[in-house]
Amino acid sequence: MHRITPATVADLFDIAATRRIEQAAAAALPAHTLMQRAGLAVARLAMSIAPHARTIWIACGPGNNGGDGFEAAAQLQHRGFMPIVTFVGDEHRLPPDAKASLQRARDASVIFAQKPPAEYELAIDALLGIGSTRPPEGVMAEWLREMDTRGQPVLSVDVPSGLNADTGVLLSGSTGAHANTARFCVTFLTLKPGLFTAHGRDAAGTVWFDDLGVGDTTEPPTARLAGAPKAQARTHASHKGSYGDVAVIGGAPGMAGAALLAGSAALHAGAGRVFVGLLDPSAAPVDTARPELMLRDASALDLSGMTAVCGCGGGTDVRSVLPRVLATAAALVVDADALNAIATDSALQAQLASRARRGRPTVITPHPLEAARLLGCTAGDVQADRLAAARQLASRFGVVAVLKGSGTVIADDSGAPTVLNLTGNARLATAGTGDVLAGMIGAALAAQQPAFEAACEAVWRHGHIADTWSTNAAPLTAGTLARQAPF
Ligand SMILES: NC(=O)C1=CN([C@@H]2O[C@H](COP(=O)(O)OP(=O)(O)OC[C@H]3O[C@@H](n4cnc5c(N)ncnc54)[C@H](OP(=O)(O)O)[C@@H]3O)[C@@H](O)[C@H]2O)[C@@H](O)CC1
Ligand SMILES: Nc1ncnc2c1ncn2[C@@H]1O[C@H](COP(=O)(O)OP(=O)(O)O)[C@@H](O)[C@H]1O
Ligand SMILES: [K+]
Repeated sequence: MHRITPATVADLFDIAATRRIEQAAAAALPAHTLMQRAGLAVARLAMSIAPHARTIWIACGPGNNGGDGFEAAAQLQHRGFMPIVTFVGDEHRLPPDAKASLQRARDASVIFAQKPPAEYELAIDALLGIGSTRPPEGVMAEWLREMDTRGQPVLSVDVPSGLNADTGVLLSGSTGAHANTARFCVTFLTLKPGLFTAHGRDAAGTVWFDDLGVGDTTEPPTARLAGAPKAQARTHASHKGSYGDVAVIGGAPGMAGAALLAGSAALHAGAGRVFVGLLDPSAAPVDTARPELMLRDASALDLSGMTAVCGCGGGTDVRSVLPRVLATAAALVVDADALNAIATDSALQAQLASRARRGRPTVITPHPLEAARLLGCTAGDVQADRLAAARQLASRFGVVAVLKGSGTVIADDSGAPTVLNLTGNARLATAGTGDVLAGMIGAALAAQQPAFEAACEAVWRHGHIADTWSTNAAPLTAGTLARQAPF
């Protein structure tokens, strides 16, 4: 069993693949082996989370997820703990593995109760796993609410109940677990994408993985965790030309800040030279706080040898420069208002898609609403399947698509597994942090990194700054984030 961190490199598998892996493994092992191993893993993790627990409440559901819970109860009882099991379901309709584990719990003299214990130090959620098909209701919903609000740690078995393991959508329609409840999840056989995006990160908390001794699979992964980027050493015999030029195009009247933030991020992330082409004709000719940035009129920049970062604070004015930017930029990051302009203009969409045919690297960085505009759907539709939305954007426009938000998704149209990013947190939920990300990706492209790698690495680093930001430090504004951009 090991803990998943932002540094973890691992394949992710959807429910269908997990079912196939489970079937093949179960067929090769004596009956009930997998569930016994799963239950033991739950018990071990429970003991390490709450070593001094007097009472551990285990809520068991009607399928094999409940079976894992019965098995864990038996194991905890054998080790001198006091598990109290509540069961929702029909004993006679339990699957065979779960039925056997229920018997083992009874044989171990585990206490079964109708209601959750009045006091407990840890709750184990073994209500629903990957077989969850509809929103939990009635007693099940009540117990999940109780776990959410009681303030005691919660350990989810395999998947938090009600979470779609493919998409990270909570079937209960809840907005996520109570933020003050410590959450853990031990997941079996495969890591599932839904644990790491949308509501998955809140619902699962700290994720542990146990392959139940099954080892590697030949199933193709659904997605992957790419881990931490390697530090990029710079050779002595290099100069600013070695790291490329970034040109930020944006900053319509009243919105120069967004373009300057992207420029600052590109600069701190190591771009050789950074130009900021402002769309506001009355903008000041120099940013005295960052004199390294070369401020220009957007229409005066020759982008043919540059990486353009287009759209930050672009307003509606960015529309007029987009045809030239899409046609001439050697490499391109399309963000914010540039994405909104493209969403309403089929000619610009065709131009965006044509860049791939001309071998011009392009990364788009929508948040869910911008993605929805591009796909002609709602932000809710995008959030309902973030991986699918990112892949659709990547294939429709032949670009690398970075779908931002908790568990940022990075997809391209090469057929390579989509990447889910595990850095970042709600400290980034403040205006301008997206502009900083666009600038960081721009710097990586300017340094000639392949687009997919550039996007994955910049997204990881951007989130890592927020993850390692001291709670004692000043608030993490977009400006400070830009200055922390590492290279
Ligand atoms: N077999 C093995 O060796 C191993 C199995 N493993 C474990 O098995 C888990 C998968 O087990 P599973 O397939 O039985 O599905 P599970 O998640 O328990 O739920 C299915 C049941 O719930 C019901 N149900 C669904 N939604 C509901 C709702 N809202 N409210 C109420 N009921 C609802 C559904 O009923 P139905 O939809 O048919 O009416 C069905 O009865 C997996 O996540 C892992 O923990 C691991 O230990 C590895 C080894
Ligand atoms: N709760 C969160 N968890 C992880 N990352 C977040 C969260 N909220 C925001 N972010 C990140 O912050 C950035 C916000 O970008 P965006 O929505 O474009 O903001 P803006 O337009 O103000 O710059 C994205 O990189 C996004 O992934
Ligand atoms: K569960």
